[in-house]
Amino acid sequence: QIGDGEGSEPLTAYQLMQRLRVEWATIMKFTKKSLFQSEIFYLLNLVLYITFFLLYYSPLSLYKISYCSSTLFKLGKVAYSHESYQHAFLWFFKSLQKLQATKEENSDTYKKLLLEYLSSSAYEFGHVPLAVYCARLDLTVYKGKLSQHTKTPDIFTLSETSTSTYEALCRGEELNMKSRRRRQLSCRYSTGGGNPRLMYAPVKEEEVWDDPPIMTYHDVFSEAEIEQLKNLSRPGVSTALHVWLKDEDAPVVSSVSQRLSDITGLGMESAESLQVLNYGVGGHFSPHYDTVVRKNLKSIMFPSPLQLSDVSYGGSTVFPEIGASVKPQKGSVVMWYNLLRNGQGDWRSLHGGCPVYQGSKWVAVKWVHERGQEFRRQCSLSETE
Ligand SMILES: O=C(O)CCC(=O)C(=O)O
Ligand SMILES: [Fe+2]
Repeated sequence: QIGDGEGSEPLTAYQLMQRLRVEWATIMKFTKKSLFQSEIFYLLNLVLYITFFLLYYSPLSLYKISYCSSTLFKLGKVAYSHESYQHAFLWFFKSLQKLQATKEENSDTYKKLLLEYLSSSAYEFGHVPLAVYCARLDLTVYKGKLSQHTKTPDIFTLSETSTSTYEALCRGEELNMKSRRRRQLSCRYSTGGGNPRLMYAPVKEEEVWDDPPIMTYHDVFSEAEIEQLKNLSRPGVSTALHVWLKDEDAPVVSSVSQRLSDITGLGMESAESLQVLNYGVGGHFSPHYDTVVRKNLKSIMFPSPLQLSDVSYGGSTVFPEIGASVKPQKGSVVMWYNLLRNGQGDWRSLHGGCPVYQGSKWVAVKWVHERGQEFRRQCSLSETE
């Protein structure tokens, strides 16, 4: 098992998968199940996914992991084969730096190959001068390409598309909110607007983002409750990656619904069952709109993922449109709205679950529909709110 616990460090998993791929023919002699093969490739892809984007930069130094030049080269080739040329270039560049630092003997052929890959990645990414520099080639080779590009992209800065904002947020890079605005964010003890169940045990409410509001409620669920939820979900998530728990399934599920209603002040009459998701190493949820993914467009009001585990690295929930990021914290609840008060979908609610780098991530999501909240969250006739 590569997803859980000790030894789930991605490089180990990656190498294991590489080995498996090389020795696949031998393995196939012993097994005739073709289904198994697709599962292995699925896992392989997940692991590669994190190794070539999430791991770039910060985690390497964070975990004091030192990859040797040839491993860095391999990671570059993975990115290259996925046509992710900018990432490929950065990996190859690291590999070259490492090679020069270690001054290995007989590294000339290797260095030449590395430079070819660097050149080719730069070329594919559209940075012709750098491609020429790396390959020390005649400019005429790239003439056609030169006329296509008026502006040379900065290959050392990952580009600014919405997926790369997601990636940057997942790498833990700070984005967007100015410190003055950040200082305005506050924490408080909340009684959910005078809810009798919270009067003597108010909940810790933290404002993560102001506009649109994203809230985290801390220490909402106990270890025991979390274990019960996981135990109820385990048989389901091992095959389907997610499972739905109904209030009637167990007392713990209905008390979770009750508490969510208490702290948010929203009614649960029209809410969906509790969805529990489990991600292993490399597991992630690409940026999406819940109102689109969940198909019944516009009726979903807010999701409130309960965090059922601490993930040692990775696994944050991030919002690429606004630059917000929330780390998973066991026992806490994160809440945001997918809809504006006027009932329209809020484009700022685009969000995704980052790849898990180490450990295993459990979340539970509760979708509350706008129907039934008429007296709890005021509607608006404005086009923009
Ligand atoms: O895993 C996460 O952090 C988010 C999950 C999510 O967005 C969803 O289930 O719709
Ligand atoms: Fe979602």
